[in-house]
Amino acid sequence: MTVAIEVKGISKQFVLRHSRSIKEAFVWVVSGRKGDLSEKFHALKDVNLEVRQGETVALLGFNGSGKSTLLKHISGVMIPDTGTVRTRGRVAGLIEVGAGFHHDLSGRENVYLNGAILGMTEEQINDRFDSIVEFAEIGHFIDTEVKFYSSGMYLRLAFSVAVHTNPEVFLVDEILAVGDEPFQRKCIAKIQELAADGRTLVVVSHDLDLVARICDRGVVLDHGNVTFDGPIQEAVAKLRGQ
Ligand SMILES: Nc1ncnc2c1ncn2[C@@H]1O[C@H](COP(=O)(O)OP(=O)(O)OP(=O)(O)O)[C@@H](O)[C@H]1O
Repeated sequence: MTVAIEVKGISKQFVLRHSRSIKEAFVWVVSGRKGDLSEKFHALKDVNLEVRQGETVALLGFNGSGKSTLLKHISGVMIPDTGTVRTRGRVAGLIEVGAGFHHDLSGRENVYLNGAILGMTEEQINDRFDSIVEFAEIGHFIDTEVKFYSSGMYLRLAFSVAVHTNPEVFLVDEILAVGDEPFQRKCIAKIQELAADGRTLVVVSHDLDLVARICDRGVVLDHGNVTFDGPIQEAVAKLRGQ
């Protein structure tokens, strides 16, 4: 089967932000700037992941284990220090609510802006506009500037635009949590519809019952390492310490 996502040996380091005293900085400078004043840590360490077209994968792990960082690498918003990430087909998703939205523009204008960022032509957006607004249930707020939207309204519009791009690879971070229950149900149904249609899905969530319903495969991360990759029930059991 065709490979949709190929992550090969990626590592990512971030700087641990410690404030340093002027004295420490001075000593560091006069001692010839030896060593690194800023401490670094690995958010991802030599991560390998191959996802075939049509697979539904959950990235699981405790807080800070590297799930969102890995998802951002798959979406292309982050570049690894080493290693490569390759994806096949249109990638869309919801990684941060409101990313790609401009606060001073109306919902309508943002549909066009965000749609264009996600690779839709103006004609495609024109054709799908009514359906986007209908799915989002934004109603007459569509002409309001999005800075006046609640976080749930942001999510509705962002989710609706993303699913209407007809993505081959759909990425969803925890954010579904900000929607109200009826909208969450609608999003989950839509995600399941995409999966049934053979789209590739990668979901980050702490809601283990939810991911067990949506996904077939679970990848568990711990301190930036993949510690388990297999059937979702086994991944969930591992996380629950069973
Ligand atoms: N831009 C950044 N700069 C510095 N550190 C970062 C950055 N992004 C993430 N980190 C750090 O990398 C580690 C992994 O973060 P990440 O958001 O991927 O974890 P996560 O598994 O998604 O956690 P959570 O379940 O809490 O959402 C954390 O320690 C986090 O503080």
